[in-house]
Parts: sequence; C-alpha cells; structure tokens
Amino acid sequence: MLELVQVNKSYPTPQGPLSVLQGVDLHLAAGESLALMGESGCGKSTLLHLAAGLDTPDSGEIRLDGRSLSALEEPGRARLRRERLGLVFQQFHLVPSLSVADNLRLQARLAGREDPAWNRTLLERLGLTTMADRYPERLSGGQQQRLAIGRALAARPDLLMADEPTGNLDESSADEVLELLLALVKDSGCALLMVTHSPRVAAPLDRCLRLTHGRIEETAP
Ligand SMILES: Nc1ncnc2c1ncn2[C@@H]1O[C@H](COP(=O)(O)OP(=O)(O)OP(=O)(O)O)[C@@H](O)[C@H]1O
Repeated sequence: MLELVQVNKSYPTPQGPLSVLQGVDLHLAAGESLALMGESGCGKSTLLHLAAGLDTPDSGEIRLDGRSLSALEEPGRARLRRERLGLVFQQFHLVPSLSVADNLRLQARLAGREDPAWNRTLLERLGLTTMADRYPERLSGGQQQRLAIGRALAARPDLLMADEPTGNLDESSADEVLELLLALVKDSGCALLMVTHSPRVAAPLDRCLRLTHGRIEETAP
C-alpha cells in the first residue's frame, strides 16, 4: 500500500546540502507492521514525514495505493492524510481547548467519518471513558499519548504512522501504551510504520528496517 522508490532527500545547511536519504526503497503491504530503526539523526523522521506527505523528496517516488504523492498539491496530500493516515508523534499534539472526547473524534470528524460506537470502544480500550470530559492538561503523559493514538485510529486509517510514540514516557507507561497501540492496530487491521530506537519496541512487529548512511536494509530487531 505504501511504496518509496529511489527516494532522495537533502537539507540545505550553511556548509552545503546535507544528504539524508539516498535512493531509499521501501514497500509496506496492507495490514503489515514495520519498525524503522537507526542511529539518532540518521533520517528516520525525515522518511516518515515524506511518507506522510508532510514534506516532499528531492527526487524519487512515494505512492500510496499506487497514487503518487508528488503528483498532488498540498491540499490533495492533506486530504489523503486526513482520510487514509493516522499520525502519532512523540509530542502528543492534542488540542488543549478540547475535551478528551472532542480530541478523540477530531480527525474522524474532519474526515467526515465519525463513528460514535467506535469512539466509545476506543475510549474504553484506552481507559479514558471516565475522563471523557477532562481537558488534556489534566491527563498524565501516558494518558495523553493513549488519547493521541485513539484520535489517530478514530477515523479508521489504512496506515498508522508513529514516530517514537513512547519516547516521552517512562518505561512502564511506555510498555502499557505500546501494548495498547499494537492491540488496537491488530484489531483495526491497519498497517503500521513505527519509528523507534528500541529493539524491544520493534520486536513484536512483522518486519524491521534499519536506516544507515541514507540507505535502508532489512534487519532483525
Ligand atoms: N529542516 C531541516 N533542516 C536542516 N537539517 C535538518 C532538518 N531536519 C532534519 N535535519 C537533519 O537531518 C538529519 C536527519 O534528521 P531526522 O530528524 O530525520 O533524524 P532521526 O533519525 O529521526 O533522528 P532522531 O532519532 O534523533 O529523532 C539530522 O542530521 C538533522 O539534523
């Protein structure tokens, strides 16, 4: 469902262009889960942002279900993100002025795909039912990240992209959040592309890729 073909990306710096991705090929099938690992600064977030259409490559092709992202202008890419992708980042990016329940349904509402029964199930599975009327500032870090995961899944995306989703949490909250994320991804049948530093986090996923010197290789977690 997601394909990257010979993707190159560099950033301008005062010392000249910094080449981050060099001919990256990646294929993710529907329903498959993939961990993306590599040293800090090797380009994992860059790759995820390109795959989500949040940034554009210098060259190469990125396709979602055979449709080229580069053929779309930003409004088209934004619509595709809203309707097909769920995004979870290390920072939770919740809307502080919206309650837990309203944060959860935000993306589904924007995608025109709100499902109250699924929202209730998500709140329950995430252990947030009794907190539905609270505002995010009154949630713990783990609860905030669970809510961010729920928001990403509420619109029933085909692909969930997560960038170090447990990176801001202590070890026991991280384990709990990860377990929930994987269970919900499995139940909803969506594909998962997850950036992580942790072999432990990567271990339960179907495949693991390592990004080294701008190139991708398949590896054991
Ligand atoms: N907008 C930018 N302008 C210039 N350089 C950038 C920009 N964004 C990222 N970089 C550089 O590109 C390289 C890759 O960054 P990226 O954030 O993709 O790495 P990462 O593997 O996700 O790192 P980490 O694991 O530490 O989050 C780094 O050297 C970073 O400093």
